[in-house]
Amino acid sequence: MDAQHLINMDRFPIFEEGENRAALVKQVQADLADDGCAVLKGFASKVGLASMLKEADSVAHKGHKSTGRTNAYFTQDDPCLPHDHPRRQFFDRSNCFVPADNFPPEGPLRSLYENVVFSGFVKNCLQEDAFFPYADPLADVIVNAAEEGNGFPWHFDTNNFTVTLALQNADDGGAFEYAPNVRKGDENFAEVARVLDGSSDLVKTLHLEPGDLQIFRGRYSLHRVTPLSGPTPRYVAIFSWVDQPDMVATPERCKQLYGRVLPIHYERAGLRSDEFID
Ligand SMILES: O=C(O)CCC(=O)C(=O)O
Ligand SMILES: [Fe+2]
Repeated sequence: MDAQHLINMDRFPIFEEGENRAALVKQVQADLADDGCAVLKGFASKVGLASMLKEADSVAHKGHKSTGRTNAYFTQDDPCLPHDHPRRQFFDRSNCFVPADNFPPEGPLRSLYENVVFSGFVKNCLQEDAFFPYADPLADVIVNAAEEGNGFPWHFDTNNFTVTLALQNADDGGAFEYAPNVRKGDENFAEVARVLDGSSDLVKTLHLEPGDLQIFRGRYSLHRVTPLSGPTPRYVAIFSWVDQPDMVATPERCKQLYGRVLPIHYERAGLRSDEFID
């Protein structure tokens, strides 16, 4: 299916240059400027949502289920730091990601990700000059296929810009909570510690519906997905872009999330332009 048909073009005329597209981009830019997150409700068309959900469902069994204790930075414990330092706060993580090499170019999810109009729209919204597809063959387009008991504790993303498309909600849970731009200037450990211990006033909550698109600066905003309950799995497609063309995830994070590490992850380890942890 053409990427155009995956999108609700009446409400989101991203393929037509003109006033309507410009107004839409302006609105999303304003939301992103406000708190690093924008939600485009009902972005997927009805047929688009159905075909992307079908694709997610057909490969959900390829998801890598992983559990562990993870800090917000996906790094190992550092006993030299005080025990209440954010880097030493570990939370139970239990999730299931379908790695990107399960989404072929002809499938709807990768068709959308690789569509130049769609990525151009995301780039315009983010107002970033340095904006590249994520070069990670396991992580550029993935599906978070989480089940009962799964959640994703507080963390920062490796990639700068994340776009998620909600495909199916669990029966309960699965709210998206975030502390907007908490480490925009520096690591801001004091506020990060408050988010982790539940005393921060910054945290916002989103309840996304299937078909909603979320554009998010996940490298700067601490975020989590609350634990799920009920028999229905929660499917969210996650599209990633970065500010550097060759960037991939660290071998450590890759192993945790996808259960595999490729040679490219070792070759390119440590290649990043910012100084943030992980
Ligand atoms: O499932 C989601 O809504 C987002 C999950 C997330 O934060 C991530 O995969 O980094
Ligand atoms: Fe994330």
